[in-house]
Amino acid sequence: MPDKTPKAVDLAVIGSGPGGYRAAVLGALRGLSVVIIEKAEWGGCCLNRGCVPKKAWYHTARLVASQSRFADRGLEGRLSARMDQAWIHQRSVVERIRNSYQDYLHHLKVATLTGHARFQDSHTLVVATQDDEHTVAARHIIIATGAHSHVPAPFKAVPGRVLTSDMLFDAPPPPGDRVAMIGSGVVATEFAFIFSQMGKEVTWLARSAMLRRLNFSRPALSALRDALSARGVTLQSGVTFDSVEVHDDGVTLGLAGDKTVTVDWVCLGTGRIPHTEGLALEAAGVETDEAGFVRRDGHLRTTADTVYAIGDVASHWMTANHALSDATVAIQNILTGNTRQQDAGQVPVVVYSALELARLGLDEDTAEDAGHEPAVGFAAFETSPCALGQDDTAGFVRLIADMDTAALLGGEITGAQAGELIHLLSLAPDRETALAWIARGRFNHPARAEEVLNAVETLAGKWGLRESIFGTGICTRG
Ligand SMILES: Cc1cc2nc3c(=O)[nH]c(=O)nc-3n(C[C@H](O)[C@H](O)[C@H](O)COP(=O)(O)OP(=O)(O)OC[C@H]3O[C@@H](n4cnc5c(N)ncnc54)[C@H](O)[C@@H]3O)c2cc1C
Ligand SMILES: NC(=O)c1ccc[n+]([C@@H]2O[C@H](COP(=O)([O-])OP(=O)(O)OC[C@H]3O[C@@H](n4cnc5c(N)ncnc54)[C@H](O)[C@@H]3O)[C@@H](O)[C@H]2O)c1
Repeated sequence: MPDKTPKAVDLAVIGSGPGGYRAAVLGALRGLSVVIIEKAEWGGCCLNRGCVPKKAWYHTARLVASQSRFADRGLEGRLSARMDQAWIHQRSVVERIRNSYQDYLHHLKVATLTGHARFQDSHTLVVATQDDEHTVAARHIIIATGAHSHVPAPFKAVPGRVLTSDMLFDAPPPPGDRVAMIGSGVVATEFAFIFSQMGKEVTWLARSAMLRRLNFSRPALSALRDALSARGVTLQSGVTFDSVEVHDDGVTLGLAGDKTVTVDWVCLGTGRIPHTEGLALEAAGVETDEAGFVRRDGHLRTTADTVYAIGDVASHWMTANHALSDATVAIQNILTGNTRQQDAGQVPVVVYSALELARLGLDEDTAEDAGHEPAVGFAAFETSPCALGQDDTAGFVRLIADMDTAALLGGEITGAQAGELIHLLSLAPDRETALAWIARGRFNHPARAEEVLNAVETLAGKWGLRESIFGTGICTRG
């Protein structure tokens, strides 16, 4: 064991993705002695093969896409992106962030150990490093081991030809512009757009409809479909894959009905599987469910009292946002004896594609199912002074409130910067007072965020929620 690694700690964290990293940082900031163990690249999926490099590419894709509005503004010239250079660029971004993460852990005196962790019992981990095996005892252990790509038959991962999203970032992109994007979840919806703006000819094929799992409203999905098709990107859903033949010139996909599609390479966005291999969970009494996720209660505690599970390994949401929020909840519960329940539905979900879609909480249907009478507040960016000045007026804000209590039940924001604007909803002090909190807020003008305020005001005006939102001081004319 490296000299600085203690043999006994308050908290041991397995995995250094957003969940594990955040748990280690928060634990240390709040006075716990912490060790964090990572078997591969520090930073996990999110930093090395997920959110961070994807967001760098997404920005490039947005820049390229924005040129459709150049002429009206008197801008001249043509932008095109080179994917090989974009790959080098994301690498440098990732490396910079990885270094800063590691520096911060050292600054906080978090012990770091590179190796594969497994349970000996519910208080003890055995860590196999490159040269040795070490035992670490901990009062509490957090499992944050993430997930890995799912490759369904008849696909097989083949470097340079049939790539999972992990492989996309592990080696420079393969040559060839004809790309088949497989799947209709978040990965496929984001990369179909990104590839299209990087000069690829994208054939997008999937079994099911776009983003079926994520409860976005019909208007949001329809706005995204319109934005994608304006870029020439269309999903062919209802596709069954019979065969995949890799040959010298590319890949031929055999589809049901004797159809074939030949491309230079294929990218799979076909889901992720929780990563528990080699952890020896049974030695600690930690159970998994039928889908392989670690079982946990509302406090994020596993079936072993001293062990918590956070992020992709335990949550079907599988977003960094959920992993980060889980870390906050787990650390709070470790320090206070399980006082905080996780409410995963209130964590924002964001899709970065031809349009950004962001949402949290309940939609109208789930609100009704939960016994609420939902009221909808709406504002569109088409009249936003900021959006008009940016020539980027697609999208809207939709807020779902409870007619009786004016509590904010959920919200959806579609359009440029939706992933930033959703913070106005997720940061509100509580659901009950969120609308009044926004109505009292101080806004910059002109800004896209003003449309959130406008949506709150439509709830006040149209649905008779004036008093709950504005408080006293309402003038009632007879
Ligand atoms: C292409 C792509 C784009 C994405 N974009 C976004 C986005 O924009 N926004 C968003 O919110 N989410 C995004 N996600 C999802 C996000 O990356 C994950 O939800 C997030 O990384 C999960 O974090 P985690 O901490 O649970 O696990 P991970 O980030 O997967 O980290 C787990 C770590 O544990 C380590 N580990 C596993 N087993 C052991 C062991 N036995 N011993 C030691 N270490 C171990 C692994 O090596 C890994 O480093 C994206 C995912 C993909 C694939
Ligand atoms: N912005 C974000 O927050 C973000 C971005 C990317 C990924 N992620 C997360 O990463 C995880 C993985 O994303 P994803 O899009 O790969 O998964 P997903 O579960 O969202 O979608 C999986 C897709 O694969 C298809 N599929 C599964 N098995 C198949 C089979 N046998 N044949 C044909 N198609 C099949 C499904 O129909 C679906 O379209 C998700 O949980 C997602 O939340 C989040």
